[in-house]
Amino acid sequence: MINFTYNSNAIEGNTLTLQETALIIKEGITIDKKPLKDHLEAVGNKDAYHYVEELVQKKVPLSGKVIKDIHSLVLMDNREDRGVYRRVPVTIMGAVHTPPQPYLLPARMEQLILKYQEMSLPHVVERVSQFHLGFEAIHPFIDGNGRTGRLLLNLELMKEGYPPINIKFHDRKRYYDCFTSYHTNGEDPSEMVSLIGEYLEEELLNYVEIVRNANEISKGNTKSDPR
Ligand SMILES: Nc1ncnc2c1ncn2[C@@H]1O[C@H](COP(=O)(O)OP(=O)(O)OP(=O)(O)O)[C@@H](O)[C@H]1O
Repeated sequence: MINFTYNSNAIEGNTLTLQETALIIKEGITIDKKPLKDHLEAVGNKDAYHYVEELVQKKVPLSGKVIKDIHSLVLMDNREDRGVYRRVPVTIMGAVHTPPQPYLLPARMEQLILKYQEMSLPHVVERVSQFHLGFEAIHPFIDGNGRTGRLLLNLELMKEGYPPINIKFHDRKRYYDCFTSYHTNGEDPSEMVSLIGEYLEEELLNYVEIVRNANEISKGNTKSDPR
């Protein structure tokens, strides 16, 4: 959760390091000379992550309410805009795509959710990739679309029994290129599918390694890495 919070917030310009994020979240310590906004974003993301875990446990289906509730926690530093669709047009910096006008948002979000629920694509990675691209294309909120979108991605992966993924700050150029590729290649999601698939594979291999080491330890073979 700390790693995810650090990376997801750093992608959006938060200046906290991984260690600073851990101090704020685990110890409740403030960091000298770092903006209050950065602290609130760390705490907001942590709260939203825990909420996502609750939704996973209860297997709550994706809905407009769930999306707004997650956004409301993410945007803890902005009372006015928390959990409400934007009332003004927005652009995405460096993007070829322009998100829809505000009056279209309720209908476009309803369509997105319905399309996702009825999607017949065989693998969850394909389904969540399509949803993530569609959600970010709509950009329903004035702020927090990137952070909320990555939490929704993990919500859906975890509900299907997969571990959450952690798109890294240092990989942000490739992540952004996936959106550009989608919008310039007739909404072809394959770049995003590859990115999310690779991240998921990395997480699954980590889990396999942990289980293997635990087995070794239980067999009394303490030479293995005791992680
Ligand atoms: N070309 C693109 N087309 C659509 N979405 C994109 C594109 N490039 C990036 N994105 C998505 O938009 C997010 C950033 O958009 P923006 O800077 O408007 O975010 P925001 O609404 O301020 O969200 P946050 O506060 O989480 O940064 C990225 O993290 C990514 O998910």
